[in-house]
This record gives sequence, structure tokens and C-alpha cells, in this order.
Amino acid sequence: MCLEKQSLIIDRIDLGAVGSPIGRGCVAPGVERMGGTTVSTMKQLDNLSGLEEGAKRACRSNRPVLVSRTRRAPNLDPLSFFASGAGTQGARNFWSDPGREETLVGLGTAWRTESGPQSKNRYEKVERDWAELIRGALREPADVPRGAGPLLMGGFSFDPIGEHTSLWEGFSDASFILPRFLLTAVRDGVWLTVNAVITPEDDPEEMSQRLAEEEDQLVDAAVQGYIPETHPSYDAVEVEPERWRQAVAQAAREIREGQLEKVVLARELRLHSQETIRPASVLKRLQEQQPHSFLFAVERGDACFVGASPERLVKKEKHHLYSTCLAGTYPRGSDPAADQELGSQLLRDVKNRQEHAVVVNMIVEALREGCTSIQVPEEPVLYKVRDVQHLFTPVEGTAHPDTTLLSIVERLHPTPALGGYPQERALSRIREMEAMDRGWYAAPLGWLDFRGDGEFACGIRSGLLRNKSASLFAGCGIMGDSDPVSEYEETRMKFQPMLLALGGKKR
Ligand SMILES: C=C(O[C@H]1C=CC=C(C(=O)O)[C@@H]1O)C(=O)O
Ligand SMILES: [Mg+2]
Repeated sequence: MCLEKQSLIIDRIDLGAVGSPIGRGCVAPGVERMGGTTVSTMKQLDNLSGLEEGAKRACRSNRPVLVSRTRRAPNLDPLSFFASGAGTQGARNFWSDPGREETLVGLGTAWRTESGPQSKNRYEKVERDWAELIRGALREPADVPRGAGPLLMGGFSFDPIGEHTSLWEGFSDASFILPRFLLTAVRDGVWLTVNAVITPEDDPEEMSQRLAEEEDQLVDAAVQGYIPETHPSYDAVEVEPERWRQAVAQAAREIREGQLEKVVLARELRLHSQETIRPASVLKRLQEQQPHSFLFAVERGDACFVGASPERLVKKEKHHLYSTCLAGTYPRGSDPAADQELGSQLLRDVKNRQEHAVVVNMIVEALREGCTSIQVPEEPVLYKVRDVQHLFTPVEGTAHPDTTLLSIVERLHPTPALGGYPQERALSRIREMEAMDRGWYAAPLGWLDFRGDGEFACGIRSGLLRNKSASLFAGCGIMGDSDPVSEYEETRMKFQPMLLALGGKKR
């Protein structure tokens, strides 16, 4: 037993802990000791020495230690890398922002944190678990671009209180993965991060060999650049469209009576295909067809939640916060003149302006609490995506030093663009009136890094793929003067991005 072990055991007894800390990875007596254990930057350049150092630290502290190493990987294309991970036990994550400034692809699981239904403190739990793992982590090099290095990818369900059905099996109310392999494509180039969490029981040599083999396989497959191209044909079923229109009429009545100001009602379209639907093939089409949207895929087991959302919830970069108010929708025109005319009508449309204003007021209020200053333009502008145009107001703020990204996500979610206003009243009406389980639809999903920076989008224009089935979701903001037929038409337009990306024909 090494000396380090003995002193640790005494600490553990003092703390009242139980269990044996001895494992295969523990260093023998006399092996070099690191003075303090707070060194956060690794000097060693190769995987093995990092893991060995991690194993020593794990033994000394008797807790898991994260070892993370990032290097350039110039030949790798994000989508091919995603496709190459099809066999990584259902744990792929894809993220790209509309400017394509940061594209992140996570494959496999080095570590994860989850929380179950009814969890009131799910944001705090993720942050606490992550802070605990990051404390004492070994990272190399010290300085990596934004979006590289150790970070979590995942998200939250829309409503931990609402009914949970088997449709969303595998997607808990908070689910974040520290990817085993993370590809980061930024302006500055492409980077590959390898993450491992080593415990006192692990053998660093064995682990290093396993990681190297897995990496070789993924990189070889990605370099071949194969992305599955599928063109399934689908049977499509709209889930209770008439009931949905009636719910819209009822909600509008309640709003006119003053019971609430706004509620977002969504509906589901179920597709069944004869072929397995491949997430990589859907993402490829979204990438081609939706250049102005966030692209995301969150795979959990045999299901994958995929979409092209135009709506940022919040981005944090050091102390800068960026959020967007996106609500109010019109179709695109068939030629530039018609498109411009529709855009000016949208900017003047009273119902849509009010629908938008409710969102701006709430987001500004929510950000104010965590910020020292806020900037918000007086008037919305248009945000055009392939199938629709929206009213758009960007909001920026300077965060208080103690404002964390997930505390802002918690304050904002759900904004009145996804839930309604007042928030609690709208949520309880959604639970009662919608004939579906929203799962992760319209919920925050994104990434959070070791510095506390990251970005979250709202999971709209999206669908849940599982083998040969897909459930697509679309909703719209109901106001007192909402017309059920026009709102229904609006949801039809909002299904378009996913329908097109699925690339199928209706049978
Ligand atoms: C809830 C959705 O869209 C929201 C975002 C932009 C515009 C919206 C609207 O005009 O109703 C919705 O609030 C959806 O696409 O499922
Ligand atoms: Mg609308």
C-alpha cells in the first residue's frame, strides 16, 4: 500500500467515508509525488502519461479524475465524424450555431450526469456535478479554442412535471454527456479532444490503449467520409388535428377573458417508414437546407432528437450574454418582391407584434436579474429561414460575476415563445390541452464548457427519430385574436424543415 493511500484513509475515516480506495491504477510506494494536487495544466504530451498522472491523482484523492487532451485534427469533417460514430452505444451529439462559428460533435461517453422526473433543481445539479468533476481535472494544453476541451453536451426536457410517456424513453429531464471524443470545428481550424475519467480502479496503460484503438477506428471511418443517404417513404399521421384547433379556440377565449396573456400550443406529426431513419443523413440535409439555423442532434440509445432551430435561448462568452426573442411568423414569398411585401406586413401585423412583445418583455426581465446592464433594440427586425420569416429582437447583457449559464437557462426557460405568459399558468394549460408528450421539444439544448461558457438553443423545428419512426413537433403562440385555421397553417409551415430533411415521399 502506498504512503499516499495511508494518509488518504486517515482523511476518509475522519470524514466518515467507507469503502476501499485501493485499485489497480494506484501508484506503488516511492513513485514520484506531485507537490500540491491543484495543478490544472498537464505538462505531459502523450495520452499515457496524462492518464498515469490522472490515476495517481485519483488514488491520492480517492475520487474519479478527468483527463482531457486536445490537439489539432485538420482532416476531419464534422458530419463524417458524426456518421463514423454510429456504433458508439447511442451517445452522439451534434451542435452547430447559425454562423457555423462553432460546430461540435461528441461521440461516446466519458462521463454523464442525469436527473429524473419531478426534479426541481435539475439545472443546479448539472452545474454542481460538473464543477465537482472539473475540480482537479488534468487538461492539456492549457489554452484551447472556445468549444474545445472538456465540455458537456445535452439538454433538458421541456417540463419535468408534465406527463412522461415511452415516446421519449432514454431522454431524462436533464441529460448531459462529456463526450469520449469531441470534434470542434471553428474558424481557427479543427480540434479533437479526448476525455477520460479515471478512477483508482483503472489501469492507465489499458485505458490508453483502448482509447487509441477507438480513436483510430473513428478517425479512419471519418476520413473515408461516408454519410448514409436514405430516401425512405413515409406514412404520415397528424395527431388529433381537430382537437388541436379546438384547443387553440379555447385558449384564445381564455386569453380574451384575461385568464392568461399568451400560450404556445404544439402538435405532433407521426411518420413511419419502411427503412431505418439515419440521423446523419437527416443532419446532412438540414445542413444544406437550413443555413441560418442551429443544427442539433442528441442521441440517447436508439433514439435521436434532431432539428434546425432558428432560436437561441442564451449564449455565454466570458461575461457576455446573448439571448434572442423570436416569435411572430409569416410565410416566405415566392419571389423577392412578394417576400419583402410579406415581411413588411409581418412587421405591421398587430397580433404578431403583440405575440412578439410578450417574449421581449419577459426575456429582458429575466436577464436583468443576472446582469449589470442590458441592451435591447426598440423594434424587431425580420429573421428569414427557408420556410418562414419571424420577428426577431436580439438581447445582450453583461453578466454579474456570479451568474452562471445554467442559472440563466433556468430563469429563461420556457420563454413565452415556447410556453406562454404568465409562465406557470401557461404550463398548466399546456399540460391539460396538448394531446402529446413534449419531451425535449421546445426545451433548452446545447453545451457547457469547463470555463462555464457555452450556448443553448430552443429545440424547435425538430423531430425525434427512433428506428423507422419519427415524431415531428410544431407549435405556435396563441393570442386572444388567434384564428385556429391560421395557427394550424403556421404549424404546417413549421413542420417543413424536418419533413424536407427526412427526404422522403408520402405514401
Ligand atoms: C414554438 C415554435 O415556434 C416559436 C418560435 C418562433 C415563432 C413562433 C410563433 O410565431 O408562434 C413560436 O413562438 C415552433 O416552431 O414549434
Ligand atoms: Mg406565431
